[in-house]
Amino acid sequence: MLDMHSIRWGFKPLLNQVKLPADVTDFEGNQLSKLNSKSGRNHAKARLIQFIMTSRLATFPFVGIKVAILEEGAIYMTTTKGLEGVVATQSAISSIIDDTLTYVGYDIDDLAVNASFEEVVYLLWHQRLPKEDELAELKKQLAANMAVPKEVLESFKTYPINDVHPMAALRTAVSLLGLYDENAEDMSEEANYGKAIKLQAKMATLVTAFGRIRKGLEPVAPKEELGYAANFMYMLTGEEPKEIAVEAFNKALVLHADHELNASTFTARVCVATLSDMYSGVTAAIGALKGPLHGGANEQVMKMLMEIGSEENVESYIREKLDNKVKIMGFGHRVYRKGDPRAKHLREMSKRLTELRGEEKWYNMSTKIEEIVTGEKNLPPNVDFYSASVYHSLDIDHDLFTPIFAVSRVSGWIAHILEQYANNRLIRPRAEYTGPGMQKYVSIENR
Ligand SMILES: CC(=O)SCCNC(=O)CCNC(=O)[C@H](O)C(C)(C)COP(=O)(O)OP(=O)(O)OC[C@H]1O[C@@H](n2cnc3c(N)ncnc32)[C@H](O)[C@@H]1OP(=O)(O)O
Ligand SMILES: O=C([O-])CC(=O)C(=O)O
Repeated sequence: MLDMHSIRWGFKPLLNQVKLPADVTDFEGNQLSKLNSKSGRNHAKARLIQFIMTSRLATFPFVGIKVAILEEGAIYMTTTKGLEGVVATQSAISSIIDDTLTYVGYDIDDLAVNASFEEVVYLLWHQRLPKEDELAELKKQLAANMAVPKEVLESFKTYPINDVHPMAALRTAVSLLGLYDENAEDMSEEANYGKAIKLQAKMATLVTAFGRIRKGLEPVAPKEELGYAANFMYMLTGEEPKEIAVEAFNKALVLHADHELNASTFTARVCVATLSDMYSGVTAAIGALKGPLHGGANEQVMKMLMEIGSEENVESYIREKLDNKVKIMGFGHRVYRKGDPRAKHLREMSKRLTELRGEEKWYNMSTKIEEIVTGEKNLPPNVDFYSASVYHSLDIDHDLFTPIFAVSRVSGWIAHILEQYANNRLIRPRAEYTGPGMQKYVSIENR
């Protein structure tokens, strides 16, 4: 039993070996390693060990942990604002170590250049690359499941379609999709894999159909012989895309597919850890991705580029924002310090596509912004920065940029949802109470 008594006495020799790191502090910033009494220090260590063991965190990094000593001997863990630095789960899907991103151990630089999006989907869901027949089967299943129930498409026409953001429409449509899946509540492995295929396939149709219906155009049915990236562009425009467009779009899908425990993936895991269904998990994740501090930033980057308008205006626009402490969208990251490894691939794609269209100004403005923000604030661009000029160059409506992020990231959400189901425990942290002390109820006439 993992009670404090057994940890303190049973692990006594261990306690002598454990060092309380300097950054384990109480709320006043006092280092617990400097607690006067040995018994106090041992108690702090025991609480740390108990916390680690009951959290099943094998490798909890003893950094940035704050603890509150709320009553004599009782130490409560808390963390930095926004859970920065907290390791909240274990996962074998993707990792960010020393600013290197890998999917199942494959460097993103390798995958961005070599992999198709479908291969990446398979990799994330099965933790290995597919063989030829397995890839062919996945492609077949995706193409066969792209059609969405007509009730869902018809429902778009009932939205205030010109006023709603496509991310809000997608959030509702995915939820609605669940109502038309007879296996939505079936939690068997087989049914969950079926839902994974359906969600991955139908998200592309939902986004492209919404993009067309709001312009008064009919949705375009997918072509079985096209891959996922090409089919998306075909369903959006009604024309088979050029090779360079497919290459760019496939690369963008690969780069956005998964990213460890980002906000939307965490949201999906929290949701399904209650043993809720996959449609609920993905709907919740879409809500989290929508915000401009996360996936919504790519649309905001394009808005900024349009506002700036030309290269000459970059310097004054950006400096004015920085002087007023306004965040520049597409820069900064919670985890990367030296830079987001995905950005260089999108930068290169942005250069090629803008040149091809004779619209180099978007790329030139972007590099100038990067120079200033990196120079002034030491903040490198993230995945959202150059994806904006890439999607713009592919003639995609700006408010579809974030839904496209979702079309790719649903592959990662699903991988994490399946991983959560496979080794589930309810995710339920604690809050440090900061409200008033005990109060007595006062009847309404006496308040
Ligand atoms: C796919 C993705 O989700 S990638 C991220 C997409 N989001 C964006 O691009 C939005 C812009 N960037 C940001 O808001 C942040 O950098 C985040 C949300 C990505 C990371 O946030 P956090 O780790 O919480 O950093 P936080 O917001 O606390 O910023 C730390 C400091 O850097 C500054 N900073 C961070 N990002 C930026 C930025 N883009 N522009 C200007 N200053 C910034 C903050 O103002 C803050 O400064 P201060 O300490 O002087 O107050
Ligand atoms: O990891 C994050 O916090 C955000 C991000 O870059 C992503 O989700 O791709």
